[in-house]
Amino acid sequence: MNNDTKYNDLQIFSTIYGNLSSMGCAASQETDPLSTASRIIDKKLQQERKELEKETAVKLLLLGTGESGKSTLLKQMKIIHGLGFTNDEMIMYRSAIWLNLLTCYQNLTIAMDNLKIPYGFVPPDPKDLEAMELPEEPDINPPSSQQDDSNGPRDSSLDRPPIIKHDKLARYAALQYENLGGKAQVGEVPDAARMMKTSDLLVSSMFSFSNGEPFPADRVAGLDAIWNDSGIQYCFQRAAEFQLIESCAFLMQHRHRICGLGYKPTEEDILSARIMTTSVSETRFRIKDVIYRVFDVGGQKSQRKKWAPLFEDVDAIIFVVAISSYNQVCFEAKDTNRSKFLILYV
Ligand SMILES: Nc1nc2c(ncn2[C@@H]2O[C@H](COP(=O)(O)OP(=O)(O)OP(=O)(O)O)[C@@H](O)[C@H]2O)c(=O)[nH]1
Ligand SMILES: [Mg+2]
Repeated sequence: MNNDTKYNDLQIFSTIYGNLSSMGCAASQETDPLSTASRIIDKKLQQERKELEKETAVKLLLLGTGESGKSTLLKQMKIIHGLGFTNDEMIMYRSAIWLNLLTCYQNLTIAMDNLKIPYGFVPPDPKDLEAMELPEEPDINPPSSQQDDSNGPRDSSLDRPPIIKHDKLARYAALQYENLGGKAQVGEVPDAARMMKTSDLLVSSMFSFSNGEPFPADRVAGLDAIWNDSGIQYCFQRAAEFQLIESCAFLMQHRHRICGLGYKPTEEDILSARIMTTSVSETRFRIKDVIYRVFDVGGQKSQRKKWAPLFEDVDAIIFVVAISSYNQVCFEAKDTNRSKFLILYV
């Protein structure tokens, strides 16, 4: 038996097709092909069931909040236990990586305005900053607007976003931004930023990449201009204040390779790719005599109702937590701390 014992529709179809051909079954013959196919499927399922009964099968659930790393853990299991990635998966991850990269730039440039950081912003010397007199900033926390759909005990302090007050450096940056008329500086970087903000370009880029065209040179130059900007770098340091994927820095560092002609994702690239899970998947591994049935689920609030049926006959649960989420807010509820789920329920 293969390591991955799960039969997909294509495998079942080709098995049936192969068996029908070898048995000489054709539409013109007396045997009804549909009932033959049904018998073959039943036999196959019976065989599978028998094999599973003979061996120890462990049902393992991967649970945790959105972007905590469940699917990344599953990818690591696939790499470690030699299942690897199919060609279709490689193509899917390549597109995801391109999209992740462009989305990082887009989110960073949008955050520049939201956090009031001018392009080219250089943090002053800490001593100089200490000596400055800056106006106090009102509490920037929005009121808790979203009702939690969970039934757990409420702790109102956890409803607050993690940032209570901007530090002096953030207020200094905002002052600089206001001094520029509430707009980013003129020049090459904002132009590049404007270009990257246009979602039409983002989408059109995706199509041309899928067709095998190289990443346009002006787009790569735009990416360089943005990532090398000191204001963007300061914005990146404040990534907990907006939504930015965890692997942003890795993707940025490797942007020229990723945007290069004939790009093929490495295992490390695939581990860095972020695709939100919206359906339950089962992957089977054999480690020595034990078969592991690993179930990966979506961790966003909207996905959690799909968890309940999976608890039947479960042997083990791995609850995945991202250490970096301690000061981040949920993707789906911008005023809820990402660790809140963990604090209340684990
Ligand atoms: N820097 C860093 N990034 C990590 C690590 N583990 C995971 N990531 C990244 O964190 C993100 C985790 O995303 P997923 O694995 O898709 O998270 P998930 O829990 O499956 O999320 P949902 O499918 O939305 O429930 C990916 O972008 C990973 O590349 C790590 O150890 N270090
Ligand atoms: Mg996932």
